Amino acid sequence: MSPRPEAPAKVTVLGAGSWGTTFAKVLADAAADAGAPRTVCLWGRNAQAVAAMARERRNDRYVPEVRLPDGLEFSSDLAAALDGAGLVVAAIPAQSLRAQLEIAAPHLDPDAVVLSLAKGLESSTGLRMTQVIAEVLGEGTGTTAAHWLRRTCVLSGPNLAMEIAREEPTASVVAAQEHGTAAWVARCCAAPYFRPYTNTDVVGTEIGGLVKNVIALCVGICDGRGYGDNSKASVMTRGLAETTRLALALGGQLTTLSGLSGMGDLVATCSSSLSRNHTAGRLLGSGLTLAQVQDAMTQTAEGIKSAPAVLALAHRHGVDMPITEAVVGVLRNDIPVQELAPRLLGRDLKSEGNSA
Ligand SMILES: NC(=O)C1=CN([C@@H]2O[C@H](COP(=O)(O)OP(=O)(O)OC[C@H]3O[C@@H](n4cnc5c(N)ncnc54)[C@H](O)[C@@H]3O)[C@@H](O)[C@H]2O)C=CC1
Ligand SMILES: O=C(CO)COP(=O)(O)O
Repeated sequence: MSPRPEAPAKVTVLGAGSWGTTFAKVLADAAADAGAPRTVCLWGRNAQAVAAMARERRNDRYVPEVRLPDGLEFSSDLAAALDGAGLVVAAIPAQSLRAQLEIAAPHLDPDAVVLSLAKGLESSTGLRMTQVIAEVLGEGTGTTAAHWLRRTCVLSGPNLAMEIAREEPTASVVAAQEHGTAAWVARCCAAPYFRPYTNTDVVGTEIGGLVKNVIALCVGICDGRGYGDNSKASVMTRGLAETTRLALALGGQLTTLSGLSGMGDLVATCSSSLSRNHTAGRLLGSGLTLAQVQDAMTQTAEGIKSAPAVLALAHRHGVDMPITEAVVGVLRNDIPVQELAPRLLGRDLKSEGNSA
């Protein structure tokens, strides 16, 4: 990759939901803390909502009662928002990212670095978000997917947006093919309350972040059924085991899965009532149908759409993922929630150390 200047003069966040808005605040606070003369722009597709954010310096729909930094700019004009951006942050849900990036691509500087915040698999292709980004931008900017794979990073970790918006101390991981790129991005988002680590395991980092949403659905179902902490800890631990099997089969590293984007995110998401995936699971466990749960949710629970794609990916790589399989069964209405536990516990006994 060509050398980059010490810091980008402009960073643009695409997507003004809970995480996009919160991460834009992190970036603006990071720039202010570093004394960096950097423009941080938050782009949202809803012009009215963006105008209200700019006027009130709040995003009450997604991060209520949080004042957004004075340094943060807002835009609903995609071309203007991307003009001059050296770092572009994609905070759009997994199933919508491709379509939005196709529109954005002609406005992107081919030398920009892209940071993915989404935790999901594209259900139509089974691709991870960094793969989708590279594919779309390779075509849309007249370059190649390989060009963008070198420039595309992922940030993942125990990062419940609302806690970070309230400036509660949090760590995370930026992963990129090249360490220098991850470190460059980490410097842009290191704020007094937000500490990004780095690694070069893009696959492991993405798999940890997206599969934990499926495991959180299962832990939520346990909650909805009224099961206690033993059940939830059992699902989390065995959930991490199957997540790790998948990550390793795809070329990820064990240390990543025991780190912030693996165990860290799993613990946060499965333990928190702030988690949308945990909430969706709890509603399913309490007897609501999937359609009723989806009606009740006002924010994205990525695990619902990603779970079948995770299972298909696991099958393609010969990886056994019994918890994911059971969750998919519940989502497809093939397994009643009361059958989930007997089904998982009734499997053949095996050694805990047996990775198969
Ligand atoms: N909220 C959180 O605590 C965290 C979320 N994430 C991930 O971040 C991603 C985004 O999630 P959230 O911001 O939480 O979701 P959200 O449901 O709070 O907001 C989604 C936002 O994306 C926008 N959007 C949807 N489709 C769009 C499109 N085609 N073009 C432009 N904008 C579009 C919506 O208008 C909304 O502003 C997800 O993959 C999620 O797993 C990751 C870490 C933390
Ligand atoms: O990814 C998250 C925390 O790290 C957010 O989880 P939910 O999408 O379940 O709210």
